[in-house]
Amino acid sequence: RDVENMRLIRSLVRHVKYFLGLRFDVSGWEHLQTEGPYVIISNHQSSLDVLGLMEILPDRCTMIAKKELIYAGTVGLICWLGGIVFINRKKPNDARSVMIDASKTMLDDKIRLWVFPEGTRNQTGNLLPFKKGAFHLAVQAQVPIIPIVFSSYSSFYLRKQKQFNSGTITIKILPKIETKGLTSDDIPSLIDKSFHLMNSSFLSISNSVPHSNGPCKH
Ligand SMILES: CCCCCCCC/C=C\CCCCCCCC(=O)SCCNC(=O)CCNC(=O)[C@H](O)C(C)(C)COP(=O)(O)OP(=O)(O)OC[C@H]1O[C@@H](n2cnc3c(N)ncnc32)[C@H](O)[C@@H]1OP(=O)(O)O
Ligand SMILES: CCCCCCCC/C=C\CCCCCCCC(=O)OC[C@@H](O)COP(=O)(O)O
Repeated sequence: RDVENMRLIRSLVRHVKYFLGLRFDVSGWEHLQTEGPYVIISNHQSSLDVLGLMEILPDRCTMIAKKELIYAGTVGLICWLGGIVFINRKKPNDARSVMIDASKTMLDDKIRLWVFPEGTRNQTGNLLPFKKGAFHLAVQAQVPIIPIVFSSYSSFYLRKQKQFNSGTITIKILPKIETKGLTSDDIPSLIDKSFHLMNSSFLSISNSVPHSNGPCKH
């Protein structure tokens, strides 16, 4: 169990896109060129996000995930080996203390953490209101937040209708948001700022997805 295992996991998972006929169009690489720990936040539409995540995953970066994933067979084992931090969403107090510990581990072990602040998968066409843990994490560790947005999958993947076509996913890495000097009082405005940046970016990249061979919702 070590964050370094993510290098191998990343290089293996990166091949899956070829089987699914998916392409990634990434912009903003330069925003990931930040030294030291940071918190990445991104929108969460489906387990397909794992492919986009592995496409751009920086070194020494692992994720916060729901603890149910540990029991998901091989996937659970891989997650455990990759040093994923598991939280129990049914016990928010426990989840919070795990994340408070993580803010220390991040600094001690120079680890970056990827959090899905919506807290659940969402394909409503807008981002869900953000949970607060990712922002507490960044403020407690005094590290920057890097927002990342994946364009809507709805043009090629409709879960309910069981439709899946090849398509291109646009990934936009946004400029980092500094948290140095911020305290817990600043969290509401930090969330507000991050949410609006990401939601507007999500809407703009989702409308301009260039290729899709499948049915179009919009
Ligand atoms: C061939 C195939 C091979 C396959 C191989 C596969 C390999 C795969 C490998 C790798 C893939 C990995 C992929 C992983 C993906 C996983 C994704 C997921 O699992 S998404 C679900 C879990 N994620 C979250 O839930 C987000 C984190 N959640 C939070 O941060 C929440 O905030 C949480 C749980 C900590 C608390 O949630 P609350 O529901 O209670 O709501 P709140 O409003 O956010 O917080 C309540 C109060 O607690 C305070 N609070 C929250 N966090 C705090 C903290 N850290 N410190 C102090 N106060 C805190 C807040 O300020 C708030 O209080 P006031 O309203 O402000 O008074
Ligand atoms: C036609 C099939 C399209 C799907 C293809 C999926 C291919 C993905 C390839 C490898 C990824 C497998 C790793 C799965 C990790 C899943 C993480 C995940 O998404 O957990 C759900 C959790 O975050 C939120 O849970 P809820 O939405 O609250 O419950």
